[in-house]
Amino acid sequence: MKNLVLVGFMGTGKTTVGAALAASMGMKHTDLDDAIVESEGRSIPEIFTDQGEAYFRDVETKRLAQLLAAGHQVLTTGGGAVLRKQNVEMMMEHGIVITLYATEEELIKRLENDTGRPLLAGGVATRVKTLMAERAGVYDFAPIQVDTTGKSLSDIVMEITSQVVERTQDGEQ
Ligand SMILES: Nc1ncnc2c1ncn2[C@@H]1O[C@H](COP(=O)(O)OP(=O)(O)O)[C@@H](O)[C@H]1O
Ligand SMILES: O=C(O)C1=C[C@@H](OP(=O)(O)O)[C@@H](O)[C@H](O)C1
Ligand SMILES: [Mg+2]
Repeated sequence: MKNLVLVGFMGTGKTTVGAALAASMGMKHTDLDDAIVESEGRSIPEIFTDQGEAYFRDVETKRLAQLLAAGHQVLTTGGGAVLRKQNVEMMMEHGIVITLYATEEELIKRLENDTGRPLLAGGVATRVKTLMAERAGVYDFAPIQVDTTGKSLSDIVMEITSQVVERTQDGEQ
């Protein structure tokens, strides 16, 4: 089985769903942001403040390549990991990519009290709206697309699992 790679805008539930999906499929779960925090020894906001977004994106690409090469795991990415074409190509080559999405309203509700996402600093609702517009279409490349709005974790995991099984039976591995 290839890696299962979860992509999507901030707050769509990648990290939460990935852990539940991995547990239900008996696979290892690695979150790319967590792996970066561990190897850098600092939080995501600290990395952005100390060294800037460009530095974070370079580390993100390097760690993504290493984790994809390890294989057979559920890999949850950060919302900006698809912004580099090279990252998207690696994900498509080494994994089955699944996009999670949710309505703008739902994302604002989920993220309104968040302080761990530096790109939302200065006003969650405004930043979500601006970034969603800037990133329109960037998550559309994935063959599996799952709407998480108003759905429970177990329903989302079931929906992903059945779509992955369907694709695997169709000849993808
Ligand atoms: N299906 C869901 N319904 C309601 N809230 C959710 C759902 N999935 C995740 N959340 C909540 O949304 C927030 C962001 O989830 P997270 O897994 O960190 O998203 P991501 O990794 O995509 O940024 C968390 O507070 C999480 O508990
Ligand atoms: O969308 C983005 O650019 C980012 C999303 C975050 O991950 P989540 O999507 O898990 O919140 C994290 O990688 C960083 O704050 C940047
Ligand atoms: Mg996450």
